[in-house]
Amino acid sequence: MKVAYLGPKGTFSEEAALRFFPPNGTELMMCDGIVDVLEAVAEQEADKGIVPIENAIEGTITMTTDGLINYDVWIEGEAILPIALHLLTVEGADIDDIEEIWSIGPALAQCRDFTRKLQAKTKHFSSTANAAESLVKANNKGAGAIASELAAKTFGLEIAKRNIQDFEGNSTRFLIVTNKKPEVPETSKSMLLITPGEDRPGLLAIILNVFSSLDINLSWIESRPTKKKLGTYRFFIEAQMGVQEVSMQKAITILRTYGHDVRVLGSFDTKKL
Ligand SMILES: O=C(O)C(=O)C[C@]1(C(=O)O)C=C[C@@H](O)C=C1
Repeated sequence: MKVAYLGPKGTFSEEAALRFFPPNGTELMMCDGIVDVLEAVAEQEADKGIVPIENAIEGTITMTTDGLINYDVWIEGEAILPIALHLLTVEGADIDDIEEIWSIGPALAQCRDFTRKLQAKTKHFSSTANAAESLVKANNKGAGAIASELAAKTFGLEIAKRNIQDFEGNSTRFLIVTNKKPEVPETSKSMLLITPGEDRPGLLAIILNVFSSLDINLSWIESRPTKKKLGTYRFFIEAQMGVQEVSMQKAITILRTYGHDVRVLGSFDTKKL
């Protein structure tokens, strides 16, 4: 089984993949970006993929939600990974001389207070480990990378300061996606993408009411712009009920009868890593 994830070596995505998938029979395939992971799965270059969807501090990882809209993949699992972000520097660097902090957007966002106190500028990279690798290549003593302990070891960087995220108890939720949809998944959660038919007062309230009237508990809701007209949205809705349940099927049917487009993105269980 080939599993695609965000590379290079030393990313949190790699850590999640290594902990989630059994070592035997798993071939890991590194991709340059989060969207490339979804593309690799959709185009059957990989059997499965693992992508971050939500962080406890920063919230939704929009590269992933937007990728889920564009690529036809099925969510078959969810895994929660504890996240500790460190400031990595090249040998001989002094933290007081750091003027730039390098990392991927969601990691930079998890350490905003730290970066502001340091009065450093930020520079975006495609992953935490890509920032760490670039720092080694540049041998830049005026910059630091926000990345994991695994990245520090992988690239031989020093940990100048540990646990620099703005809040303790940090974690990121990853989704496991596949291109083979199982027949009737027996699972405890599901995710839908709802594109409303026509805009009218109380539209979102009406949609949410369908779930509450069927006693379906929702655990996550995210709106993303349709990218067609300002102020128009699609909604990601995660329910604490698998799609195999009669109530979920009823909710989907009612929403479609109301004229909304409902795409079932997946049905899955949660695993703590
Ligand atoms: O850059 C990485 O190491 C990743 O795996 C991506 C990512 C993310 O985009 O959220 C995953 C977990 C952490 O929240 C920080 C970075």
